Amino acid sequence: MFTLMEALKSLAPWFTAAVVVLLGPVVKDLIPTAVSNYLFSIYQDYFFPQFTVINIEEYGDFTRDQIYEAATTYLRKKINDSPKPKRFRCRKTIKQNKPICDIAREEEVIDNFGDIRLKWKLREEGTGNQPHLQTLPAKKFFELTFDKRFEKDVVESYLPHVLDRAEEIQREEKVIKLYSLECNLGMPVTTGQWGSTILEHPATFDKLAMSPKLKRSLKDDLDRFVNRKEWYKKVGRAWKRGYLIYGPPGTGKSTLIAAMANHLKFDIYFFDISNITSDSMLRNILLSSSNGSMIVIEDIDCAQLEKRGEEKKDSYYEFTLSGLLNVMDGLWSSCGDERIIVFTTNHKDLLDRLDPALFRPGRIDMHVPMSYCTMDAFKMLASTYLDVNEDHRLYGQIEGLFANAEVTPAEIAEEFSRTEDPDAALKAVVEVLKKKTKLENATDIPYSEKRLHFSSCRYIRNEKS
Ligand SMILES: Nc1ncnc2c1ncn2[C@@H]1O[C@H](COP(=O)(O)OP(=O)(O)OP(=O)(O)O)[C@@H](O)[C@H]1O
Repeated sequence: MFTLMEALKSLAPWFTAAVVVLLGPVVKDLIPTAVSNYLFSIYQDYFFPQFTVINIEEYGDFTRDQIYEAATTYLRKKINDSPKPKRFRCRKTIKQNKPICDIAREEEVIDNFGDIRLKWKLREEGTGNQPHLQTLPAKKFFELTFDKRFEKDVVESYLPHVLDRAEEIQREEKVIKLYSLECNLGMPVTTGQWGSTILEHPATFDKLAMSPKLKRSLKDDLDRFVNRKEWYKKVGRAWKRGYLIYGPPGTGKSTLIAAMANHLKFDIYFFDISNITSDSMLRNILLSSSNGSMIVIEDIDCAQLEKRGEEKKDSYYEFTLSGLLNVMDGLWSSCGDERIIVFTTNHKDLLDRLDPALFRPGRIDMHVPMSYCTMDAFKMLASTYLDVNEDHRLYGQIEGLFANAEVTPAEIAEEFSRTEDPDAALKAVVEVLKKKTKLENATDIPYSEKRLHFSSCRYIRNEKS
């Protein structure tokens, strides 16, 4: 529909001609030239704006252009959130839960940024009728048109805004992936090629049963880390952070890793250190991990990592501690991407045999103990599994039993999964705790059988025995 302003604009050329013919000589005598030129330029800018067109091409120097990619994401969100253009294209893969709609070729999307009105159009330039070029793919680019007066604002403020917003959207929409050497079906682990699957682990910090204080400080630490890109650059440090998560089996180490990945929207690269046969294999697999990822090395206590200077030259395992440290310092320092490394162990006491250099700040920045169930953690699990949010009459008894028996959150979770009746579930926990208390107090059972500290160092131990 024609607005009043558009109607006036369409009459403007006729109006201008009339003014020039009728009033031109009078105006020339009455108004100084400089003033009349100024007024005329305002009039012209308003009714006959001059446009600037910026072309943003898909490829520059053989790599996909960052602004083009950001614009695709930014406009996708625009057309999903606002009235869509007449034509757009949608696609969906089996793993996506909703269709993704993109701007179609030759279609326009209007955006407003402060006082600036911008028009985006996706164009494609074919190879025309030049037969020698016809095998080349068509060149795609965005045409961004706006009032010439805003050139500086568009380049200095609007385009950076598009880049920032696209990064935010990508983070929000990111599908988290779990990479593993074992996932690479059909390929032997020793090729060092990652296979991946979508991580659909529902763990979140809210549902995690652990000390509330520790949980808060870990969450704050992660948030501070991801928001400090400029700080790391300023102080000349690699943008990486290391965590050591330790605790007995079933205390939630893997659940915590999934919660960290979900919180940061980081991919997880998981590998069993006993599959790494050489430093070069380690370097290659770490180099092929992406930015914004968490590298998880489980059961570090099982690693064949001799202390520096004590490496055996003839060892089958050419993978050494120095190799690991070199990769952690060298590789990550040079690529400038944000990375987190997480080591886990069930036996922190066994780490003494590893070089302390591995655990100094800068390599491992935070130690995270995961413990047997405490009363706070127990209440959290009762709230998650059974919706018990008030104090329960059995809580006093359970707290008393916790003083003499060690039970993991996994064992409690298992009891809570058996029934939805809170009274029955809590009674079952009381029974488990009583049994454990008897076991702990019994004198005729060897210590090793009292604790189910089964070793996770499967490969190494078996090999040695
Ligand atoms: N702290 C916890 N908070 C919530 N759930 C937990 C916690 N610890 C364990 N669980 C529950 O127990 C299950 C097993 O826990 P998880 O695999 O995370 O333990 P783990 O310490 O990594 O064990 P392992 O050392 O044997 O790998 C989880 O799927 C989860 O349901």
